[in-house]
Amino acid sequence: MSLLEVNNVNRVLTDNNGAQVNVLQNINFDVQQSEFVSLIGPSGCGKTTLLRLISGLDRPEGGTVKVKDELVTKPDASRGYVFQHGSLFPWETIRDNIAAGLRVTQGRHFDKQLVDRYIALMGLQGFESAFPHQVSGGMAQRAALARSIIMHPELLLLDEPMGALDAFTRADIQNVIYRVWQQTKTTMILVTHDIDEAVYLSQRIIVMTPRPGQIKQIVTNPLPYPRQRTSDDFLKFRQTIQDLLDFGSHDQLVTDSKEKAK
Ligand SMILES: Nc1ncnc2c1ncn2[C@@H]1O[C@H](COP(=O)(O)OP(=O)(O)OP(=O)(O)O)[C@@H](O)[C@H]1O
Repeated sequence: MSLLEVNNVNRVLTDNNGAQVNVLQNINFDVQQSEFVSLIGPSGCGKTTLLRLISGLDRPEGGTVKVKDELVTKPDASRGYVFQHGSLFPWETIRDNIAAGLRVTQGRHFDKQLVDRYIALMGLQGFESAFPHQVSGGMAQRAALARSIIMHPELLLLDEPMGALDAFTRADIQNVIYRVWQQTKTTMILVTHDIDEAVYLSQRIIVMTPRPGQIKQIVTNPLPYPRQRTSDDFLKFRQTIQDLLDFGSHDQLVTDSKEKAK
């Protein structure tokens, strides 16, 4: 049995002019336990919309999302969600942010040693008492990851967690995510615009196209871990994904120009 099953999912939303928009159309895929899968595609193809359906924040107009054969109907602590901007509580220290979920589930006597272990795992020693605005964007994202991972979610949903970071910090957080995935074997689904990131981390890449948001192709990554970003095989596979995305945008450009010509 797959951990996650997305079957014939459609999402219809109303735009500012009151028109119905098919944001997602006929989405089908499975994710296995401990798998790392990326969703990649141009802006507006519905990646975040899909992640929100998997988390249970929203419900699809058609089709089903199931985790362990159970219909997803609302958010659940077994599914962690990390946002682009981490969304740490600004009034709490890094330590308190990381412990936030544990305080809810375990109460005042939560496992403080576990918090220490995650502070160490994320390389945040020395910054435990700092507030989010006093640490770098990369450190804040490490803390946000720790806050989710410490709850041992069976599925971790990562919504462009590196999107707002500079290239150097991005690579650093990618390595943190890779290490955490290797050590915990948590199933992860990553939304990204970044082909290198998807190729570096994922076992399978779901390439999406916009208007309506659809799956163009699901590609298995043949590269063994750990991956070398500059190896010939890496660059070759990267090009495969690039070609799929370029083809999509070419289609889109042709459609756009036809629409303009009308
Ligand atoms: N609440 C909403 N009401 C109406 N339309 C929406 C709503 N939320 C999203 N959309 C539209 O749905 C489409 C998909 O949005 P979504 O944010 O899922 O795309 P995305 O692939 O994650 O984009 P990006 O990479 O820019 O974050 C977009 O065209 C967006 O304008």
